[in-house]
Amino acid sequence: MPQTKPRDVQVFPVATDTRVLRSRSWTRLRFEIEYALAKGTTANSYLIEGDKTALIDPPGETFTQIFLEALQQRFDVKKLDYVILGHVNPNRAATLKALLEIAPQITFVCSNPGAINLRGALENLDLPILIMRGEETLDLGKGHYLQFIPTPNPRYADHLCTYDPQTEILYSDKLFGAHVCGDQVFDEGWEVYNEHRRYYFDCLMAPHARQVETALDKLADLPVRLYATGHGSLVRYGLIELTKAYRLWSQQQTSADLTVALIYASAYGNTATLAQAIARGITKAGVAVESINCEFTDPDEIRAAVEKADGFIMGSPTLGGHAPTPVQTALGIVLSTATNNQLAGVFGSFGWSGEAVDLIESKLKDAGYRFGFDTIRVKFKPNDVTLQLCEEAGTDFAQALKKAKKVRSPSVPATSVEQAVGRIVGSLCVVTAKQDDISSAMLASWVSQASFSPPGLTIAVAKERAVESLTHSGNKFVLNILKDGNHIGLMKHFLKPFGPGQDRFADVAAQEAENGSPILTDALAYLECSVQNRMESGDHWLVYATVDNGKLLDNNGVTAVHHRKTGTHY
Ligand SMILES: Cc1cc2nc3c(=O)[nH]c(=O)nc-3n(C[C@H](O)[C@H](O)[C@H](O)COP(=O)(O)O)c2cc1C
Repeated sequence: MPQTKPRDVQVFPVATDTRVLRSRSWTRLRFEIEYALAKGTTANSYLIEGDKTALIDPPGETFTQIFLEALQQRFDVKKLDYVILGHVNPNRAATLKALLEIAPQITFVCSNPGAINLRGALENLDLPILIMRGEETLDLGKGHYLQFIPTPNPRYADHLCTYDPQTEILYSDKLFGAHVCGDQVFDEGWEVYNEHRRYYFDCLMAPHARQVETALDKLADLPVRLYATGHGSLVRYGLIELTKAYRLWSQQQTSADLTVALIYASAYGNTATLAQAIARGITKAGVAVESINCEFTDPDEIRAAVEKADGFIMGSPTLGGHAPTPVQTALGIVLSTATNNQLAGVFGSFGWSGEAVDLIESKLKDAGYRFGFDTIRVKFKPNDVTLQLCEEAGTDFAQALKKAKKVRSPSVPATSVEQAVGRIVGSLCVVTAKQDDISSAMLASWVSQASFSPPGLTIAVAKERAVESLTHSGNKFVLNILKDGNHIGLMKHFLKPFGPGQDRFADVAAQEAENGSPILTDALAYLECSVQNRMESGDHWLVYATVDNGKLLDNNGVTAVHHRKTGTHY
């Protein structure tokens, strides 16, 4: 079982004078939406040995010791000249301090915002730092004449890519990564990573797609043969396809009809984690997010984003009984800029009193804005349950916007083609899923057997469904096939709107399947399933799952079948 493997560091040569050191965590790292696929991750560092040596992106503190051991075995760390940082994560401070103890001569290399963060993280204002603004280069000798490309975004304002023309490697840090842990250093057979790479993009990149497009433009002219990513397998075989996909996925965001400005600040990362989950919920419903960390964003930019958005959501921690000053400034901008037909939302993490969220909520309510979800208050760090609530609140917000914008068109009779498509019938079923503390369900009729051996089926899940997040490869669920005659009650129950985080199984007769998901006791039959893979099919995911177990609960019943007038509705 991979989950029980201990953390380790995998070292591998990747090009002339160049090695990767992959610090591997096999289990889910943190309660952050980007790790929800629970496939572990790798923190990739790189060592380039020219006449001078450079270490790129050493890992966080849980790896400090084993990383340094792995490094020492291959290289005399005392001779290290440079440490290059694609972004500065305070979590790396322990490793950086340990490196400095062994090699006090190290010069750091990072972007200008990175230098500010680094001096703070290492509590040393005199740290030798080479600041890379875009024009500067660093010659390590032996042809490793490094170039640097600042690629900032609201989440990583200090993000910096490094390019080595000698090896044609782009050290892309957060760009092009995936949170998946394994033995594969490169991405041969890269299509197996499609789902992870897409999910990683959706969580980390989609909320700042505009900045991703700018980064892609800046990188477009470099002849690159390998993306040396910060996480997951290195991108060699699927490089062209992934680059094209990043362009396409970003364009889908920047050209969306509706946009939400998601404005927040976060001193310790908790409010930022909530923001990411809300953003994920919005983008999965097909509405774009312009993510704004107001600590690093100029007031004019905030104003412009609010002006062009269809809705805005504000998030803040409470510090010393107040909202941080950048949030107060942003609130002033919002109040003077947003019109009353823009939808509003408020969220934040707090410790004990939570005045910041109360203040923002009351000011927005007094100003007459309508809210797209009930204000979200989370004590300290979010967990799985609060993240699910945030994601569902984001989706509700997006759906409310879509509903408000929908121009009521006179009802047009269904075309002959639509009526014909409507003659495809499916069994009425309820998909139920429970993983740890989170659960969800959905009524499904686009269900079909797909294989005999192994027994398998497909279910089409709309991208914006809450249960979608529980139907990734490796996830388990139960397909409850409803019985003709008693299906109406269950159908009505699962069709009604549920609030964010609301328990869909309250007042429903259910028992637990072997895979942990609820079996509806009034169903005709049930199947316990494991998701094998899924295919993007327009506005749905087509989920292919194999059947592990199942039972007919009523020998005499027949399957409830859903007859439709047109193929444009379920
Ligand atoms: C210096 C400091 C002051 C704080 N003051 C308050 C406070 O007055 N009221 C409160 O509810 N929480 C307070 N907290 C707790 C934070 O709001 C809480 O840690 C929150 O998760 C921080 O969110 P963030 O990670 O997004 O910055 C304080 C925390 C610190 C470190």
